[in-house]
Amino acid sequence: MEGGAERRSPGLCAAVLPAGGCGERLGGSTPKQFCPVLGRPLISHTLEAFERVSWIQDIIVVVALESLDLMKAIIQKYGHKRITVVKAGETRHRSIFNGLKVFSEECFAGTAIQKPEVVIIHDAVRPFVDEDFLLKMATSAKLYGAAGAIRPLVSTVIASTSDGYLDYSLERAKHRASEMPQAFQFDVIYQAYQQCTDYDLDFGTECLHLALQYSNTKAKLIEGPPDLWKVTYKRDLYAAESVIKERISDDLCIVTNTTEESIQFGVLLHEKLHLHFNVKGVSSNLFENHLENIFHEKCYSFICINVQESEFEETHKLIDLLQTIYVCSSYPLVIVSVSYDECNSRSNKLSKIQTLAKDARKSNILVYGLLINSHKDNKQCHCVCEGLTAAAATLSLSLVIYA
Ligand SMILES: Nc1ccn([C@@H]2O[C@H](COP(=O)(O)OP(=O)(O)OP(=O)(O)O)[C@@H](O)[C@H]2O)c(=O)n1
Ligand SMILES: O=P(O)(O)OC[C@@H](O)[C@@H](O)[C@@H](O)CO
Repeated sequence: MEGGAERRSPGLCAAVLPAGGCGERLGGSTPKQFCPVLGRPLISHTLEAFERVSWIQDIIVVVALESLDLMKAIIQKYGHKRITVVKAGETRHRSIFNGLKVFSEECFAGTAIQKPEVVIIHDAVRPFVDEDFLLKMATSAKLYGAAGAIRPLVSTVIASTSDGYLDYSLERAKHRASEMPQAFQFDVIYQAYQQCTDYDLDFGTECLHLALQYSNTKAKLIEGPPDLWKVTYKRDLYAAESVIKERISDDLCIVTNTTEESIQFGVLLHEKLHLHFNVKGVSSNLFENHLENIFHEKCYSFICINVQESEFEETHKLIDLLQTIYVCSSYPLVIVSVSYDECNSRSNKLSKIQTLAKDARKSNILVYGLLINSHKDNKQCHCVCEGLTAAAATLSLSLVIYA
């Protein structure tokens, strides 16, 4: 767990992700939470976002009976952890209630699932949620009893008369769109669900309203980032793919090995490239565990600078490491393998990199070779940058340096 998050953890926290809908507005036979986004089910992206938050002990996913096996298969294929699957109800509120019941006295006694102090409720079809905002919501819920994410309205809200004419319109500046995640002290929201009416359960859409109405708890409203939107229509799936592509193509993690020359080269390159990429960090060895943390931050494009005398050993190591960490990456990982261009061994190097690339392709890792002239002055860095910028431009991908 990152030190910062551990210090700021809001105490025992769990998440309930309603995923029991049929996605009628999106159309098609597959419920939208199981539709692929960049080759991976939408719900898997959301689960991955929650799994990156180490202070959330349990993630309860609520799915329809007919999707239970599919959900379990997704959990297994993508190696999701801390997940409990629960059967959905006929409506979203009933599904959420089913998810909360897992923690109730009669349920959790004797199971590994502990009743949380704070529970986060988040639609499984909202894949873009980050740890900082979740922490803000959970901390506010712990303090105020309930917290809700809001976003400015894009369109004005109006009410119509029964015969279809304008009745009144709401002043847009005074109103907000209620989004997810929402967070609650567990007892506040559980009691609300226990006491609400069937009408609430069958026709309601707002958990914050239940907390106010039945637990007399006014939620703290917190404006969230723009990406909290819910996948509802087909276009939202395309938008989700674009957001993910944009996010992974900016990230760059610079890694060098322990030689002074390569660390210095990596730092130099960091200075050159950080204007073009969101550089994640410079590590000094592929095998120190902080690399896992950096990769855990999901970096997907890499440059591997091999020291002069090696036979692309560094690229081999990087590929091996990526294959273990990214068990089922549905978007390609890219490595630009940089090595020194010595005339007497150029053809040998090119054939070696081609073989490497061919093997790596089977694990959805794309490997490209970049030869730079070998004289050891700071032009080296300039050459690499020029080559990388050219490579990145064509590959529109970011890179990590491993020298
Ligand atoms: N009986 C239901 C209905 C909805 N949901 C979940 O609640 C979230 C938000 O609901 P919504 O966007 O309305 O999903 P659907 O009901 O699937 O969409 P539609 O209304 O278009 O059918 C989704 O993750 C959905 O799977 C649920 O868990 N149980
Ligand atoms: O109404 P739907 O079931 O489509 O989606 C649920 C949304 O209403 C809900 O997620 C937010 O408005 C916050 O309550």
